[in-house]
Amino acid sequence: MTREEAVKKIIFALDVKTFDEVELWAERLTGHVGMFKVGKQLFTSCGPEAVKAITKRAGEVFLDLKYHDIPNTVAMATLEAARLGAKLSNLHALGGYEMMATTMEKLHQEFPGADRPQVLAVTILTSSNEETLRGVGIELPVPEMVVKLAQLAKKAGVDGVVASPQEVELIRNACGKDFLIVTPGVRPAFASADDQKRIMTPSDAVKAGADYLVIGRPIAAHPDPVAAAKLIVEEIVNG
Ligand SMILES: O=C(O)c1cc(=O)[nH]c(=O)n1[C@@H]1O[C@H](COP(=O)(O)O)[C@@H](O)[C@H]1O
Repeated sequence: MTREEAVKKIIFALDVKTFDEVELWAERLTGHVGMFKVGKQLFTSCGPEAVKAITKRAGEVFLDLKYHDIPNTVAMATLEAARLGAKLSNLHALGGYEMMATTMEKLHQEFPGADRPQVLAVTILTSSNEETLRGVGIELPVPEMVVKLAQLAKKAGVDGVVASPQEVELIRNACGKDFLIVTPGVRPAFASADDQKRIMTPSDAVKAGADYLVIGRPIAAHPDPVAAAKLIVEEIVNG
């Protein structure tokens, strides 16, 4: 894999709260990561302007608001994310088949072209383990639950899933090569696990078949964030 291909795989989690920080990180990391993820913290503090600030700099955005609501509400929110210019947005697969299928149907109606914005279904969060699932009444083992949700998302026409790198191979086998797999819970050897429970290194995640890796704190909390991003790219290329 070339350096350019490895850079394109990295989505930087822009988990910050001000426009100044958005500008700072966009300036620092453009060319070292392929996309910026705007999540709940930044969107709650700065709103859609945060997405516009990045797209104005020609950066691509994954709008990570993990919608989970009645089908019409999720479909309408996803349309707004797409109109805003987000290349990727997401919803919770646990919202069910109708919620996902309705969303994809509306998206196809408004964006009939092949290059339409894409939607990912979050399976089981990378901060969850068996104990977390038991606590909310889910008795299936994590990998089985993840594959079940990925297959449901695929059947509903969703473009791909967000899952731990540990489940990539299982999802790939169950859902095929064209199904997007985006993996947070990525931790290079130099970083701490933080609140992530199902983790893997960047090169192992790519080797397993992940299309994109979402990485935040291993870059953001490093004393030299650009060096951290370069190390991750190097690890992927060498892996
Ligand atoms: O949808 C996500 O992006 C997501 C899903 C998931 O299962 N786990 C997960 O960590 N994320 C997001 O991915 C990012 C991971 O950040 P770091 O743990 O700092 O690398 C955070 O912004 C999370 O909100």
